[in-house]
Amino acid sequence: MVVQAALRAAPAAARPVTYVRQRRTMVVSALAGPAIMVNSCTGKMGHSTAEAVVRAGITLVPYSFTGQSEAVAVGKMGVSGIPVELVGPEERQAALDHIRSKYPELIVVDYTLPAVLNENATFYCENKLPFVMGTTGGDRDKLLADVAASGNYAVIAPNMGKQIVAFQTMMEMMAERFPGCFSGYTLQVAESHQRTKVDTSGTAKAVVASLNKMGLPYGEDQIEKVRDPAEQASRMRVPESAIDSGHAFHTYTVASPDGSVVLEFKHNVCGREVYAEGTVDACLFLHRQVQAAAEKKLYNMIDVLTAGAMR
Ligand SMILES: NC(=O)C1=CN([C@@H]2O[C@H](COP(=O)(O)OP(=O)(O)OC[C@H]3O[C@@H](n4cnc5c(N)ncnc54)[C@H](OP(=O)(O)O)[C@@H]3O)[C@@H](O)[C@H]2O)C=CC1
Ligand SMILES: O=C(O)C1=N[C@H](C(=O)O)C[C@H](O)C1
Repeated sequence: MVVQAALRAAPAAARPVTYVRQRRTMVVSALAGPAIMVNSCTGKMGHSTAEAVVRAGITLVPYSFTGQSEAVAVGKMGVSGIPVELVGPEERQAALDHIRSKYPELIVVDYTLPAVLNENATFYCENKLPFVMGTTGGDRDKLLADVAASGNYAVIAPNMGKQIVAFQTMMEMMAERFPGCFSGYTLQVAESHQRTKVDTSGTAKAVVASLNKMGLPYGEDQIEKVRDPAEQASRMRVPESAIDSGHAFHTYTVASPDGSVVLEFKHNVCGREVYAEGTVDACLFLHRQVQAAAEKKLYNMIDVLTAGAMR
């Protein structure tokens, strides 16, 4: 991130070799096997996922689409010692054509922002690019409809962490097995994340949907978003080291009308690694589905977990 900030601050003439110049001189020879491109490596999740790709010994595509629009190529950043070229929106189509010729079994990961995920998904679908969408928020109904209409392969989930996905699955199974089991009870949900998180947690929304089926009427807009660092430390007990660098502390409290019965479901995560590792699993799963020309094309992380595809 520091590298990128320095590059961004540099005048255009001083920036590293542009993508276009590289494309003209590069000798292209296609690589077999999965290759993963992470958009955007400049973000917290993107960077952590790119590192997980390298750790897993999978080819990391040395390009990453970013949101910066002021230049054709906006610089380079290092991921585990690999220089990754940052490509701005205007050049991404040309860049993709080049990248695909070199990495025909390309899988794309999207960890960007709620405001751009629908547009990014459209771009991936138009290009028939299999993708794993970890970005939360945006218009979820449109996202699912667009992917389904395109016939493109994708894994879309608000949470890629295996253990949290297992918890989500358990809540959904409970809802199916015991619909209305909490009728008459009340629900309170608090989720705490680093203050840069703009949307309400997608994971909390998914769990609330299951709790709704258990007889707890509760709107997504009632979910309490805790973003104040002081409150995160004092009330939510988030360790200092995770307050800004990334955390997800969720508490769902279910209570009987007189308060004599209280159930508390809690999942607390510090850091990004658990999601990054799960994202790599999702990519490998999706790659297998594409290679097998699977009939089903749209998946979530419960599908990945159910397939036994998480390491
Ligand atoms: N599914 C899961 O398991 C998890 C999901 N998330 C979700 O992932 C998303 C990202 O989170 P996080 O990494 O913390 O956020 P960050 O703010 O750290 O990163 C977002 C990145 O998106 C980039 N960006 C903005 N616009 C575009 C664009 N048009 N194309 C490509 N890149 C773009 C920004 O780069 P720049 O400004 O340089 O352009 C920035 O680096 C959030 O929605 C979050 O909720 C987070 C954790 C786990
Ligand atoms: O932005 C985050 O940090 C996270 N986002 C996801 C969400 O919105 O649920 C997953 C996890 O909570 C971390």
